[in-house]
Amino acid sequence: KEVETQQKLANVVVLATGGTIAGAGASSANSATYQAAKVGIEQLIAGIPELSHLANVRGEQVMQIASESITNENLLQLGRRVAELADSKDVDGIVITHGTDTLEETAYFLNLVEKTDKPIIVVGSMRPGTAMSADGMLNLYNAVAVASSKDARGKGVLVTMNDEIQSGRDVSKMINIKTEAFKSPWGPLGMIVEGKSYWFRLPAKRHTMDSEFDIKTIKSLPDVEIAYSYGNVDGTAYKALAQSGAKAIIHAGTGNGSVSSRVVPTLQALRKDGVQIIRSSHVNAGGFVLRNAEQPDDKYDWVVAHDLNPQKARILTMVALTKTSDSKELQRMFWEY
Ligand SMILES: NC(=O)C[C@H](N)C(=O)O
Repeated sequence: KEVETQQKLANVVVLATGGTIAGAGASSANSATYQAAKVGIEQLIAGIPELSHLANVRGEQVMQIASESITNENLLQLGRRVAELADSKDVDGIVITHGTDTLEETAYFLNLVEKTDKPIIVVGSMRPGTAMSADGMLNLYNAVAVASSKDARGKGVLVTMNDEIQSGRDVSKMINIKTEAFKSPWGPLGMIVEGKSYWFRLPAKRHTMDSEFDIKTIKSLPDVEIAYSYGNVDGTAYKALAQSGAKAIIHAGTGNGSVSSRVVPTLQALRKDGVQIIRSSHVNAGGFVLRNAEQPDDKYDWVVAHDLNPQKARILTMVALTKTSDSKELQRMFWEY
């Protein structure tokens, strides 16, 4: 009988990368003071015996780091392992445990480069497992539930935090400390209650199977950097980033991705030198930057990030530059992905 149930259940692999979901603090009162990336994946899985009712789950420790320290090399390593597993007939779904600080970047990266319709779920937690009311256990349970469900196929990379199913493209860490940290300006796709998924909307942008990018053909990622804007800003940071080899600079602009009059000449000069300039916005709840609004992008040959925040704009620009160095092509990709 047990063998029969195992055969019917989906096979889910949990790839562990570290983060607070693998964190540990000195006491149960430590919800904010703790060390991330301490607990191994075997221990995390063993801590949730109910997972065995959802799927045949096995874990793999890909790395053990706090996500603020993730490098482009780490991204590629993870992306390649996900692709190998997605190609395997014995794997129905993939879960990635991840720190929350750069979770939105990794989720968007995988959404762009993984050629599969199998569910890929990225999950983290805001409190370490040692804390009172730790959120990691339920978030991981929900991730496995979604990864093992047929309904989740073909919906792009998903994120399960705080009972919600979010699109990996849209979602962002909007607040720290609180467990309702992950929000999308366009709303969640669904909810998970007691291991069952309830869907309400679908992603509209190109992803995974419909993407023109493929992790298998990406050898390395180019240097793309972000410069932050504020009152009294000048061009120093932009120039320094270009000098250190940035192929593109994401302007994390104020408001509509506006550019200070002190910075405009610097960005014009950098573009003439071949550096791509991407205008995005750092407003908190999600920006919306349109071409030739605030600045004459056509005239300066700049690109706008539209609704992508600066860190997501960096991910798309890196991936896009592996295919093209044409600013018009870059702009097309920003509308489509
Ligand atoms: N909540 C977390 O996971 C934060 C942690 N610094 C990380 O991103 O790894």
